[in-house]
Amino acid sequence: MIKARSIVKDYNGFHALDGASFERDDTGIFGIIGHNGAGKTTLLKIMSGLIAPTSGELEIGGIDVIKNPDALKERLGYLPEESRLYETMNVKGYLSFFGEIYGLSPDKIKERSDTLLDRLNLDAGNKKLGELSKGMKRKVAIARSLIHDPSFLVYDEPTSGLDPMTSRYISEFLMSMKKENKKTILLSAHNLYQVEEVCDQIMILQRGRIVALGSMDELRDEYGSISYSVEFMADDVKEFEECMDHYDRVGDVYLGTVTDIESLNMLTERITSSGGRVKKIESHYPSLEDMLVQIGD
Ligand SMILES: Nc1ncnc2c1ncn2[C@@H]1O[C@H](COP(=O)(O)OP(=O)(O)OP(=O)(O)O)[C@@H](O)[C@H]1O
Repeated sequence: MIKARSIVKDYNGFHALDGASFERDDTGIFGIIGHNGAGKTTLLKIMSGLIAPTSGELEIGGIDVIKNPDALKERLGYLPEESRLYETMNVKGYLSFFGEIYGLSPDKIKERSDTLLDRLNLDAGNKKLGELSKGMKRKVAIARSLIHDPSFLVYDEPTSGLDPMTSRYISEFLMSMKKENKKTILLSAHNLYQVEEVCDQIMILQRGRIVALGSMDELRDEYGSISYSVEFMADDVKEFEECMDHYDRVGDVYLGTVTDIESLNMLTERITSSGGRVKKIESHYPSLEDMLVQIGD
């Protein structure tokens, strides 16, 4: 269970977090989104025990993270927004170095490194970290965060700046870890499509405050409304234009939008009764991007 109560973080009087309170089961993938400067990194660092809040209470899996941040370390895999890797080390040397810090035996380090590099599809040979591509470096940082097999992962922008293929690979990797290893994953991302796809729960932060929290379905219920687009042909659109929120014409075809099912039924009935023809109806669910735009910054 994650329990956060009235978390405030001030930087010289500026509220980076302004009383964040929430409770969640510590299972699944939990995404934190919000505009630049909303407080995502600050919240992730507090939840990792890396910085202390100015005030508030935080308990993760029975650990009081504020009073006893060190108790979380063994269970925590933290991926910062930008990881500084030791440029002159090779991948295996780097993972061994961190494995030793966590007190793993050489055999265990080898087993964990081999598994992780295989799962992440990362074969860097003997290249030095400074010679790797951005995507490979991100995978190394992810492997490092997992070397001690932690159960609680905090990932700040795991796929930022990566190409779509590598991002997709990492998304799938996160989903498989959740499923197979029952890990709890907390992540922040600007890639809203990725958040929609992988996260079970989503928090929207706005200027240090939580403005929404729930599953994608719950957020849609609260912030979005479904809309329907109707592609049709008709001789005289004036007869039913009041049924639509708006419409456009492209050649012989009209594209009308309505936002409730009654209007949709009325529109299709009037199109057909006036001799027109409905070609296609599509429903559109609001995306996280639509919601963020609606919430504003
Ligand atoms: N060490 C610091 N000293 C002063 N202000 C800080 C510090 N760290 C963060 N802030 C401020 O706190 C606010 C929240 O920053 P934070 O990095 O948590 O936002 P974010 O949502 O992660 O942003 P981004 O999406 O751009 O990474 C910002 O206004 C930032 O300037």
